[in-house]
Amino acid sequence: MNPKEIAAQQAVQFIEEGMIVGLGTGSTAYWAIQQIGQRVQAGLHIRAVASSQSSEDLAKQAGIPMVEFSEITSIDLTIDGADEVDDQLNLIKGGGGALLREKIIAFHSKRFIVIVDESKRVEHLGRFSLPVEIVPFASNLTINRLTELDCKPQLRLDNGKEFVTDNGNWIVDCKFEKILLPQELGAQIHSIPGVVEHGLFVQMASSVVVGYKDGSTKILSN
Ligand SMILES: O=C(CO)[C@H](O)[C@H](O)COP(=O)(O)O
Repeated sequence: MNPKEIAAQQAVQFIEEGMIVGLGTGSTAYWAIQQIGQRVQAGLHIRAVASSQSSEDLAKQAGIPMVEFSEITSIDLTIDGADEVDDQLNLIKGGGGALLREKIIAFHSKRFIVIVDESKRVEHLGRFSLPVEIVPFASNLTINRLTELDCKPQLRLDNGKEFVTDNGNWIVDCKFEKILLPQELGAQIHSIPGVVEHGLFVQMASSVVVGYKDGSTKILSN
């Protein structure tokens, strides 16, 4: 069985009747959405919010009832993937370009469960380039300032054109050597006007479900 699917299968067991559920984005979150859909078909009553247009489309196809953000005040449980997870359960997210909506949803969630396969575990964040969402206006100036933080920034392209997020912004993928102080780095990135959000999720995950190739899972909690 696919380790992403196994991790998702374990995480969806935490969903209870009546919950408002946050849906992540990406190839691991895909499995969670499919399995939540199956539980809904089997009689579970929940309502969901999605972190991207693509996940909302998948959720609707899976028969999951969606709710407007204007109708809720908090989210009971969110399940989402990640690009990297360190030993303190800090994350890099945004490989799929949905980091802003993902962070908003995670922030307002009572529980934020991250699902990954074993390849995402790292000692220190930074092997994966850190996605940073920026506004297109004066983007070269914003990108120059990111360079000053000792990273190699690369504007994300899609078929030769700027990749555009669901929010109409662009993504810069910033390659750092090693991210030893993610909280501090996040604050420095945030201080640059033009930056909308970055993909460092520091101390946000309630737990991480890791799926392994041998079919086992491990739950990591702080
Ligand atoms: O942050 C994300 C999207 O913005 C994803 O959760 C992250 O990129 C992991 O994706 P995948 O499960 O496909 O490896």
